[in-house]
Amino acid sequence: MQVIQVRQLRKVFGPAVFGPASSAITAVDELTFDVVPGAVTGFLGPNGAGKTTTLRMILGLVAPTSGTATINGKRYADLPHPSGTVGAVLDRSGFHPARTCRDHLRLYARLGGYPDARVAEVLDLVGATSYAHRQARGLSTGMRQRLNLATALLGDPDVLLLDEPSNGLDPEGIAWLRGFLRAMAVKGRTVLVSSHVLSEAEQMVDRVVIIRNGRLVTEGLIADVTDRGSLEQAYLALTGGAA
Ligand SMILES: Nc1ncnc2c1ncn2[C@@H]1O[C@H](COP(=O)(O)OP(=O)(O)OP(=O)(O)O)[C@@H](O)[C@H]1O
Repeated sequence: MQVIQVRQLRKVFGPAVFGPASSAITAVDELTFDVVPGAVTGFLGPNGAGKTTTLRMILGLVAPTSGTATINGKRYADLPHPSGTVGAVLDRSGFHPARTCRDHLRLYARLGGYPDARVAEVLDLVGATSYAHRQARGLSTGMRQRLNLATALLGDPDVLLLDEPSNGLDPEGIAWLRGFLRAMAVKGRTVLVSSHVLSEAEQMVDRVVIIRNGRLVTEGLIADVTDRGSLEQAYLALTGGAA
């Protein structure tokens, strides 16, 4: 079963009401790809390629200009239990500065209808138990990343969508993330991770969907796409040398 299906997805921003028509930006352009369960899929492309806009359309946060994005055959808004189906980390700023990690998670557990006991479980899953008592304002970027991930995991979702999850992580954190995502995939979960750092993504993913200027460049198993070279070499060859 193809859990995430993106079909001819397109997003044009603008033009501004009084601006010239040329100010319209085509962020995503006739994009079609699948994300399958049991694998970590890297959603790759340079800055401004349209990765975040695509993830936001999959999550129903941005309305497509045309095309569809579905999860288990349904648009996100039509899923019966959205937070129990999809866990997403899109930005890193959703914390009240004075709230502790544990209280932040308790609040989101309550909002999602999950038992309080789930808070300790997700703290443990992401390795954040030791700083659960600390206020969000004092957390490092890597600690915030883990807390975001813990929040996304509250509903034990089958699908994980993570936008640049290795941003701000130290090498130890990146190694941990790699192991964590791998374990999720082994359990049959569907994992889509965006990144513009190809060397890092290469270590972390089984499949890739590469986009540029909002359009699909290629998708497939990383071994097939790279054909024994590095992902960076394959990417440069596929995009005519423009990274
Ligand atoms: N709300 C918006 N209004 C206008 N343009 C936007 C908006 N959101 C994104 N864009 C534009 O759409 C294009 C794609 O942006 P997007 O953030 O999806 O790229 P990205 O691949 O996630 O980039 P990065 O790796 O830098 O995060 C860019 O040209 C961006 O400026």
